[in-house]
Amino acid sequence: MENVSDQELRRLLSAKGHSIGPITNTTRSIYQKLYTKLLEEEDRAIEVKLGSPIQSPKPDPADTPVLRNKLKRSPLTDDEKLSEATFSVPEEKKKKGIPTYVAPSLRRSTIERTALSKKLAEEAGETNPKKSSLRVPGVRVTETSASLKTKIDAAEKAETKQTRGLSNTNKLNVTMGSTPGYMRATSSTLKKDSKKDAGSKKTATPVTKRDKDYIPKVGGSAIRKAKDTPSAAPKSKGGPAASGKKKRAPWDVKGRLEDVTNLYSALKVEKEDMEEKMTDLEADVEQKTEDLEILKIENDKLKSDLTSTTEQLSEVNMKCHEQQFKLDEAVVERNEKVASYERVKRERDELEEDFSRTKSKMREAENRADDLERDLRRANNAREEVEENLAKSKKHVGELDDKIEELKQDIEKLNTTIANKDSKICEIERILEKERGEKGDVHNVLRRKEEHIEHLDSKIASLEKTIKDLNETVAEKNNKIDSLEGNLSKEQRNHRDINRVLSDRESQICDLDQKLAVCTERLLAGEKLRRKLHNTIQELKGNIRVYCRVRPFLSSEVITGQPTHEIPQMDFGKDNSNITISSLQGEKLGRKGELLNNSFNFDHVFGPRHTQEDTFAEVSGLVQSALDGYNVCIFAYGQTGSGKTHTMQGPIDPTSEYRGIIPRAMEQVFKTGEEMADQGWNYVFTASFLEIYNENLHDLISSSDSKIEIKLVNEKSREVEVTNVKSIIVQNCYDVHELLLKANKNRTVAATKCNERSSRSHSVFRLKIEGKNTKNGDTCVGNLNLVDLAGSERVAHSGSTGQRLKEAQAINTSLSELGNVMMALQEKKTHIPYRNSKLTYLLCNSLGGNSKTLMFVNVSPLDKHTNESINSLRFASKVNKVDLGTAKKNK
Ligand SMILES: Nc1ncnc2c1ncn2[C@@H]1O[C@H](COP(=O)(O)OP(=O)(O)OP(=O)(O)O)[C@@H](O)[C@H]1O
Repeated sequence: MENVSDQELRRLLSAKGHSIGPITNTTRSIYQKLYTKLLEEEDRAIEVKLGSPIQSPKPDPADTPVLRNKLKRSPLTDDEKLSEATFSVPEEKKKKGIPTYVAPSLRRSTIERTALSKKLAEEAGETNPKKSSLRVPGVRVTETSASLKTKIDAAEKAETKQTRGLSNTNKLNVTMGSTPGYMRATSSTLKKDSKKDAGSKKTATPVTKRDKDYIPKVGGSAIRKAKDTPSAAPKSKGGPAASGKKKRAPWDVKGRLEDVTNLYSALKVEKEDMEEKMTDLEADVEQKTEDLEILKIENDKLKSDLTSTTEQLSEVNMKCHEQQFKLDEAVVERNEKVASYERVKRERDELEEDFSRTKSKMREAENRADDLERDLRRANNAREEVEENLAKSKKHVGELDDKIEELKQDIEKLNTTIANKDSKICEIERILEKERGEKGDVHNVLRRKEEHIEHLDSKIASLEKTIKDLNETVAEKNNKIDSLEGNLSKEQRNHRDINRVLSDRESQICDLDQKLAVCTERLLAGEKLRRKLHNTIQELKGNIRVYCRVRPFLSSEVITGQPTHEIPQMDFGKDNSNITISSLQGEKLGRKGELLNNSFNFDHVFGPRHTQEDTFAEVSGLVQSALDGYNVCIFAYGQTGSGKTHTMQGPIDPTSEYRGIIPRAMEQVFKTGEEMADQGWNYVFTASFLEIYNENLHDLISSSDSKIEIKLVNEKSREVEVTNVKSIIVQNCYDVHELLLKANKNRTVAATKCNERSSRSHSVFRLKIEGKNTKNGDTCVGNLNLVDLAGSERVAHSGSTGQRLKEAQAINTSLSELGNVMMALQEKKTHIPYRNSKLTYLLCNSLGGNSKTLMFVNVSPLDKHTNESINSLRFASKVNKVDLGTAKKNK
């Protein structure tokens, strides 16, 4: 349907009786759907009627069910039916590109078919009357060649009889003019029928023709003429009565009788034909009724289709509304975006304005800077001017000095003049005295002279004052210049000193840097050497070491007054490497047993007096090894209550002097990490805490229920990965304290007869140490495993039953597997059964090969535990014999 143009779609739907509105993008698909649906229904109708499915689903828009139903009524031969099933594409449709199928006979309209059949019938009649029974597809031809033949034969017979009658005497006096009324009536009826049939599109039937040919068939010539020359048949129209060709003599009774007989037989044939026609008409009516039914059904279907299409249309309308709504929203959004764009633009403009303002301010500042520079230049010029003025002033002072000298000379001159004048005055006074009274004006002159002298005196005084002031100013300026010059030279001296000191310092720094580089190199080399030596010492001590630790009596275990540190049945050697434990052997009812001394040697034996600090001092070397990139495993083995947890963990309080190996080891790693930072080492410490209970792993620092599994990551290095376990990066002792508190809460503890809070599980504290040296690029990865094993006592002794018994069995199994691994390592077997228990599998890379292992065998001081203690010590001494080979550093 995609190829159908809008115009074509409109035309096709209109052909189906649908009036359609404007075709838009939205409505086009609906119209196309509607049209496709109509075509599908028509196909179905065709399939039903033809009784076989149509191969191609493409319908012909020109085809209609009504037309097909009409066509179906036509009796078809087998060949025609075959041709009906043949599909072809008409040329005009091919040109238009409309995909369709064509059933030509089905599509041919009734009119076309009738016209065709008429033509064929006429052709057949003209060329060969005997072929008038030729069947045209879809055309009902009522006369067959057999019936025509019968009629012709009958006519010939009648002619023969007529001829015979003519030779005989006229027995019957029948004239054509006296043809009975019914005969005439029949003849006229036939004529009417003939006319009617000729007007009808279905009336190319030989019935009319036959009527035309037979009714006038009174004489054999007429019949022969009809038979031999069919074109002559219309000439006999109207029959013998109308044509008046042959008139029998009134005496020709026989002839008349024959005519009547012929007429009778012709009427009989006609009657049969009429009956046949009637039957056809009835069938036609029936078919029409059926068509009407089908049309009604189709009408109903179309109505329902119309309803569904209307619904679809309303849905489409709804969708259109929705789309419109969305469009509106989009428009609003777009407007908002435009507004925001405008806002952003405005802001941008404002920013640009700000920017330009800032730029102009910058320019102003630059201008100001230029001004200041200019001012500075001016100031310098002014300074130079001042200096020049100063020089000028000095010069002026010199000039003034000269003037003062001149004035002094003038004064002296004036004084001499005054003296002269005085003498003159005296003379004049004498003269005046002489002439006093004579000349009064002389007094005035004198007074004026005196006034002039006074004036000159005041002038001299003011000049002297000015000179004095100028002298003072010059002196002041000179002082200032002197002090400034002094300061300047002082500053210059200082500057020179500072420069000297600075260059000294720089050369010193250079020297120090060189020395520092040498020192750092030496330090790194020394650190490497230290590690190597440390490792050598550790190797010399043995990569698997066993320490024995006997705890003191607890206050609840001693009888008042008894010392807690004295254990009668035990003896500790002087070199802290031996323990002898005496036990009674063969003691039975009524018979005293023998006292046997069981002596054991270990790498170190800690007695009841040894403190936690003493114990850790012997362990810290291994902790350092872990920091240096080795796998280290320290585990505590012993019966319940022997002091394993005390040794490994101790009280949770981080300040307690009884804190155990875990907190102390962590303190050491953090401290060393800080110290090593100076040498370029950066460490990351990642901790996890696991528990193995009844051969199941539990995370002690996470409440997650996810199943924890051990996976072997590297077969060669036996590196294992524990899935679904929480790892926390710890940076200080506070982090570790939090972690231990959490783990302590989660740890599975159960009361047994042996110990009030006996741990029935193994706990494994793991610390991964990753180090990287930023100075030389060295890296190292170490693992520190600190394991507190569950009680090793025999099940029978614990008196456990049920769940407790199961727990004890799981513990015993895992511990015996630990023993088996140790034994296999000792015997240097190719297969070490690490996987036999969760404990050995988890610790597989810390037991043997690339690892350093330390086992604490914890022993109870109680006499009643002697046998269990001896068992533990035996197991430990077996382990002590194991040679793990040389440990390798992880990089
Ligand atoms: N060296 C010691 N000095 C003083 N007290 C100790 C020493 N060793 C153990 N204790 C005390 O003995 C008791 C039992 O010790 P601990 O709980 O460590 O035994 P355990 O072997 O870990 O037992 P369990 O197998 O049930 O965990 C504790 O109260 C602990 O404080």
